[in-house]
Amino acid sequence: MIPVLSVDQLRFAWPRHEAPMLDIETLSVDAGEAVFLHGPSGCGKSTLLSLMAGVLVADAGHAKLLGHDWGKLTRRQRDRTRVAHVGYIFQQFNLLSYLSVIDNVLLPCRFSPRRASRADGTPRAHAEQLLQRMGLDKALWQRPALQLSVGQQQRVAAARALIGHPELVIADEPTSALDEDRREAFLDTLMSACEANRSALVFVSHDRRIAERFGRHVWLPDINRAALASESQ
Ligand SMILES: Nc1ncnc2c1ncn2[C@@H]1O[C@H](COP(=O)(O)OP(=O)(O)OP(=O)(O)O)[C@@H](O)[C@H]1O
Repeated sequence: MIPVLSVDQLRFAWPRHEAPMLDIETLSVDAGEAVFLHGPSGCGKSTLLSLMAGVLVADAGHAKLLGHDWGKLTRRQRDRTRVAHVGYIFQQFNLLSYLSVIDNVLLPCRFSPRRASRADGTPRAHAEQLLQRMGLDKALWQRPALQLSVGQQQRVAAARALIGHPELVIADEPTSALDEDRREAFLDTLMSACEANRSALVFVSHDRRIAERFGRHVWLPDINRAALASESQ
């Protein structure tokens, strides 16, 4: 079976940086797997997530989604592939501030007929279901995203990532602004939605309490200090 995500001999350096930022021999994530990715600040976790989602392209080696090599696609093809198959909760959320909460959640279905066709019921019904499960009061749904608190925006970003059941869900420190109760409810919703749909989940966090909820842990070292990503099951 083709993994949802596979990384092979991947190297990446930011422009004007001589040494590679990332140098990963191999990493593969199957459908239904939930992976906790952790490592020291600045080691390249967010960079790796961007490579996994085709936002960035590797300098050498391969990052593949469902067997398709991101490096062989044009920027336009990458954008289309990402919206069709990947739900991405960015560290800075990347909500469109002038759009309403519900329209932000609906965006992947607007850009991808595939995401729209995979929604539970209509896209709007699925958006409403996810916002409810994320504990966002109905009174907020028509408000512009910029009027929400940081923790509320984080939950809108998660609902947008989950709508239309993408094969891969990427979450970059998605609970940093949530209190303990909200964090647990958020994780319950995110993980049960991924499990129910057999979406692969790659989750980055510095929070060790969250690590316990994941069956698979991948440690990304700072390669100035160590050579390769190691893994502890
Ligand atoms: N757009 C960019 N241009 C140049 N360098 C960048 C860019 N984005 C990140 N970097 C550099 O790449 C390195 C890794 O950054 P990245 O955000 O991937 O680390 P991280 O492990 O996610 O960090 P943290 O845990 O603090 O969020 C850092 O040294 C950072 O300065």
